[in-house]
Amino acid sequence: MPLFFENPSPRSEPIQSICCIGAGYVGGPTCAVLAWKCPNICVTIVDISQERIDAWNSDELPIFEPGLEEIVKSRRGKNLFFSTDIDAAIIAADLVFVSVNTPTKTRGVGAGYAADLQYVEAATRRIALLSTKSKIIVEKSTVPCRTAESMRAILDATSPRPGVHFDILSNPEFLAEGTAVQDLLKPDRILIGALNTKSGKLAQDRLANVYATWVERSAIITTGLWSSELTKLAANALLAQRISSISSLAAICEKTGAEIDEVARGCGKDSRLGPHFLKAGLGFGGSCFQKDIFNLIYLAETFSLQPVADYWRQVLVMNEWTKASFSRTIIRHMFSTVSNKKIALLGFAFKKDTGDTRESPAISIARDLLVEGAEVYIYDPKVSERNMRQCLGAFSNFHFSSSVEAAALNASAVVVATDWDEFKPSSSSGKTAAAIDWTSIYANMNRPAFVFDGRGILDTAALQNIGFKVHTVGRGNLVDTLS
Ligand SMILES: NC(=O)c1ccc[n+]([C@@H]2O[C@H](COP(=O)([O-])OP(=O)(O)OC[C@H]3O[C@@H](n4cnc5c(N)ncnc54)[C@H](O)[C@@H]3O)[C@@H](O)[C@H]2O)c1
Ligand SMILES: O=c1ccn([C@@H]2O[C@H](COP(=O)(O)OP(=O)(O)O[C@H]3O[C@H](CO)[C@@H](O)[C@H](O)[C@H]3O)[C@@H](O)[C@H]2O)c(=O)[nH]1
Repeated sequence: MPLFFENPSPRSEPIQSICCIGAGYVGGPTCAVLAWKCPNICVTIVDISQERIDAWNSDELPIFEPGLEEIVKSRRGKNLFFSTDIDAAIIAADLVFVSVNTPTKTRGVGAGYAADLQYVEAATRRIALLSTKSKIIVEKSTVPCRTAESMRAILDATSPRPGVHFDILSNPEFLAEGTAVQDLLKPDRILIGALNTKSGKLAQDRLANVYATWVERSAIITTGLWSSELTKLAANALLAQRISSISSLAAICEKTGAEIDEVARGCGKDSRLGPHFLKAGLGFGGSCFQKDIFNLIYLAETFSLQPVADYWRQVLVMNEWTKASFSRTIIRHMFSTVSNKKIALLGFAFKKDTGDTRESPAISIARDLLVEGAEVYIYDPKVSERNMRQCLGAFSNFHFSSSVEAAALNASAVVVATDWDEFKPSSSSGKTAAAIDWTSIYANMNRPAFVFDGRGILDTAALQNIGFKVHTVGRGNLVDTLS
């Protein structure tokens, strides 16, 4: 195991200048909120993508997050800057967040499982090459356990200037998309991992002081470097495991007449279990859960912990089965053929309040239906047709709709794939916006008119009263209706 040398000239003054490498879903919101809360710190978010930086500097931000636009616009040009001049931002910074993407490798050793660390390495090399003063380097990206060791080796081997020293911290991000701003303003915890050295502890304190501007000290947890790196993977694995658990129970509900929301409520009242993350649906999507579990599986296999790897793999197996099973249910109930039938797919984002479609369950559902020859019309309030086309690739024979009504006109079925509030009955959405007029939708659909509620957000009884044949995930109600 390589030795981690003490930084011989640690510094303790407050952080004044921050560079964030990576202007994505994490770098953008995280550092915009930081700039908003710390007006005395100059924050520059840099990226290699000119298109992304231009968007951050425009009226149309590259990502949709409730509350983010106001924050960005209030600080942009004051102490918050978006730039492609990566070198200048690195040189000026006291602290650098590395917030680049860490996707699953698609080729070579560990393909399909290991994290692709090429972007982390490129950013680290750039920091080493350009730094003219000592800096704190912060792993913000989700990385395999002991990545800081590789970063240390790269920094030590490539930094050309004597007297320039780096302290590496792990500060994983726990925000969820769609609630990023709230999560950042009031995080459950801030985790800062450091080496147990004098300079490591000093660096940890300096970053903690930045967060303490708006986060209670009791929520700022300091740990060792490796624990912090692993905690990020562990938290995501545990959350995803809970969704696979509820998906498996939903499948049993569909066969037995039990209702998954009632089961979840009954279980969630147990204070040892808690009520969160028990909503059954189409399994988990998003850029993180699957990737991070693959990462954990790879880590386990690297250490020959095969039962451990198999245990976590099953969480992913269950998730894939959940999506495929929902598609099969649609086809089975529509008399085992959807060929040439118009089907409205409501929602394409992986969850509500984001335009992000990475690993969205809607992609699998759309593909399954298109393969069967259905005429799929997709509507999503925040996802562009271009984005849908990129996601569906070869399956480009879908139709883009600009409203629920247009998607459902003359359709044989409506499928709800994302839990957008605008799809919910007005009483449960908590919004004043007009709810969907299902009576009018029904009047303009083929008979029998089916609704497949993949998110369990609709009023099943009300829809059945109108005349719809309804299948809600985790309920055996269509079987009851048809029998
Ligand atoms: N998306 C989330 O909600 C979320 C939450 C917590 C943690 N994370 C983790 O944070 C990391 C970033 O995720 P994301 O969703 O923001 O990814 P993203 O793809 O949206 O953004 C990453 C950005 O980094 C840029 N980049 C890559 N290499 C670069 C380089 N050398 N120099 C400058 N810019 C470079 C890319 O162009 C891209 O814009 C990942 O490790 C992810 O697992 C994501
Ligand atoms: O009860 C639930 C909760 C979530 N989901 C689904 O699970 C997926 C993930 O949802 P969520 O965790 O809310 O969003 P993410 O933005 O993927 O956030 C997760 O992944 C991030 C990236 O690592 C972490 O920072 C967050 O803490 C972690 O919640 C989505 O498809 C949701 O629809 C359910 O089906 N049922």
